Amino acid sequence: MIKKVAVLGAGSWGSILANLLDENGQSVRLWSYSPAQVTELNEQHTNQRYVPDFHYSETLTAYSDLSQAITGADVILFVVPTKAIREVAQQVTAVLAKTHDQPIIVHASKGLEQDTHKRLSQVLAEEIPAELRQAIVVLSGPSHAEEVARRDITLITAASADETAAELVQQLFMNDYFRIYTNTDVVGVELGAALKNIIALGAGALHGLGYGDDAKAALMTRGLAEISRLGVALGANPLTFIGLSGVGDLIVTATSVHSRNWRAGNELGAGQDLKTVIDTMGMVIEGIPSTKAAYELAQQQNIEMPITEAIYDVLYKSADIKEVIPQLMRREGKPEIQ
Ligand SMILES: NC(=O)C1=CN([C@@H]2O[C@H](COP(=O)(O)OP(=O)(O)OC[C@H]3O[C@@H](n4cnc5c(N)ncnc54)[C@H](OP(=O)(O)O)[C@@H]3O)[C@@H](O)[C@H]2O)C=CC1
Ligand SMILES: O=C(CO)COP(=O)(O)O
Repeated sequence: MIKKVAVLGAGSWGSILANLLDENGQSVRLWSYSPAQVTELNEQHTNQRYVPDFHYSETLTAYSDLSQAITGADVILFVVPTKAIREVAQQVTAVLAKTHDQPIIVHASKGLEQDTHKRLSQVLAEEIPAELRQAIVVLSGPSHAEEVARRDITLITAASADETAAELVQQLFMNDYFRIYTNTDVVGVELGAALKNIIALGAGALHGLGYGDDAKAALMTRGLAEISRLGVALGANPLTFIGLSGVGDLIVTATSVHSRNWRAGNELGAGQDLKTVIDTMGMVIEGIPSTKAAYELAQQQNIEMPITEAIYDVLYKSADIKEVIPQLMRREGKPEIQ
């Protein structure tokens, strides 16, 4: 089953997923809006800024023209940062309106849209009319480009209301080191993905501040409790949060040195200012905008999310990171399960 797949976004995750699909024998076109990056990928087969010292498959071809990249595609995989999803979807729709292709739309990004607080599949459904696409599938789970690049074992989830489409995406990606499970709970999978980044920022901050393993385990556990609380209020299946895209992704992002969110938190905890952390990371730190979206959603839904609120105060209200932790600890005692 060879499929034509267009991958949009040639940062670390998009380029490594494109490379994996190419190795799996799919016909892949990788799109980047940076012509210099396209030239580097096609001529050197490298992407030094995002995945240093990795040699990409020589059959993988990159494009800077979106129309060339997506025309005739069976599947279009979005892997641009959350803030760019709507804008890129609008560009895709303009092309599909001319070609009348009806691809399956997949995204592997992790976040919530600022202002609207929408999940990314909702944004894609709004921007790409139903007659120009088939199902929408979400790809999410504990996975760092750096580890997939070296063919380390990785397991993630393909979620869709359309089980046939999720199974097709599962087959496209599966190989000896990359295993995919399907799930029909799109809401839970997308919320697990977006919200775990906030807790990863907190886990990094604890590390930077010098706290130990007990504190990190506590943060992850109570973080999962508040992720689940908001998720269930928004219609997710609670069991999704103990799966790959829930606790699985929380564990990897809150403990891995590969995680941009963990690293950003660690630098903040060690005393670096937020602007410097963002400017020097050079890659997207999705947890920062997601903290604002989740905080506002929790307020709207009247859901208690004390950790998210504390991180919001540090990121958006200049609260002192050293003071928010004792404040969290001194909250009124309560039952563990409510
Ligand atoms: N990295 C990983 O291991 C994983 C990442 N993800 C998710 O995948 C998504 C992408 O992350 P990642 O690949 O790490 O991000 P990177 O920061 O590595 O790359 C993002 C890419 O998108 C490009 N981009 C930025 N804005 C636009 C735009 N408006 N239009 C088109 N392209 C744009 C960037 O270009 P430029 O830098 O030139 O602006 C860059 O090439 C995120 O939501 C992340 O949470 C999910 C799982 C694993
Ligand atoms: O989603 C990820 C791991 O599953 C990537 O996390 P970071 O964006 O923090 O690197």
